[in-house]
Amino acid sequence: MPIKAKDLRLYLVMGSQDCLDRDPVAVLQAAISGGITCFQFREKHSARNLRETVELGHSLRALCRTHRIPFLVNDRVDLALILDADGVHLGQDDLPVPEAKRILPPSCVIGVSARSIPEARQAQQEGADYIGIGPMFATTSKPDAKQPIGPEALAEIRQALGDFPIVGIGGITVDNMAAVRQAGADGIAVISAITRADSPEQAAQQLRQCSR
Ligand SMILES: Cc1ncc(COP(=O)(O)OP(=O)(O)O)c(N)n1
Ligand SMILES: Cc1nc(C(=O)O)sc1CCOP(=O)(O)O
Ligand SMILES: [Mg+2]
Repeated sequence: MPIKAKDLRLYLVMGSQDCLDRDPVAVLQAAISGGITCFQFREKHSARNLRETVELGHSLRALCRTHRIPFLVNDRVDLALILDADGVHLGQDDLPVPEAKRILPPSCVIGVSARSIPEARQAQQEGADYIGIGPMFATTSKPDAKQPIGPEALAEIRQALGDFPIVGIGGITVDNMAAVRQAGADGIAVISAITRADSPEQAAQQLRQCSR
């Protein structure tokens, strides 16, 4: 089923590396209670081996299924298939969209990272279901993140693409999210604003309230 703009309203991206010493399943449960609308399993640079990653993925996937939250997998199409994910998120250095489409079921959502109008147009033409644009602001969650491009770049991409699902990502907090929405994003994707909050549930609640 294609992803709707409203599913992108508050998109949590997370792996165990983002959860400090907390249980990722408990963090996701709290974020769901707080009102996230989409989840991406991004297990990256963590201490887990592949077997442990699959095990955690099954638990997170089950939670999302119970609460009818779209469950996407970062980077790995093989893991997405194993976990019966609703979709994958692919960056510019990951599997190209046409190759991913050859492997994935037609119902599988494909999100693509873009930081320029040509990248965004290519993703749209190749049949991506949404694009993630970032970093909006400086981020501490992705060591290899590029320079922030700000909501201004998102506004230009929005103008070029017209009505196409767009989410902003990178350094987004409750204090700066309004600029991202005003630039034309259908939603915001966050890691630390939820996973590093004292209360992930309250943080998600606050972000959700501010994204109406
Ligand atoms: C929603 C969303 N947008 C962008 C990204 C970044 O993807 P990518 O550029 O492939 O970087 P990694 O996440 O793989 O480090 C994302 N994951 N989600
Ligand atoms: C996973 C990711 N991708 C980015 C991009 O710019 O494509 S920024 C980023 C990290 C987002 O984490 P936080 O909300 O803690 O800043
Ligand atoms: Mg990637």
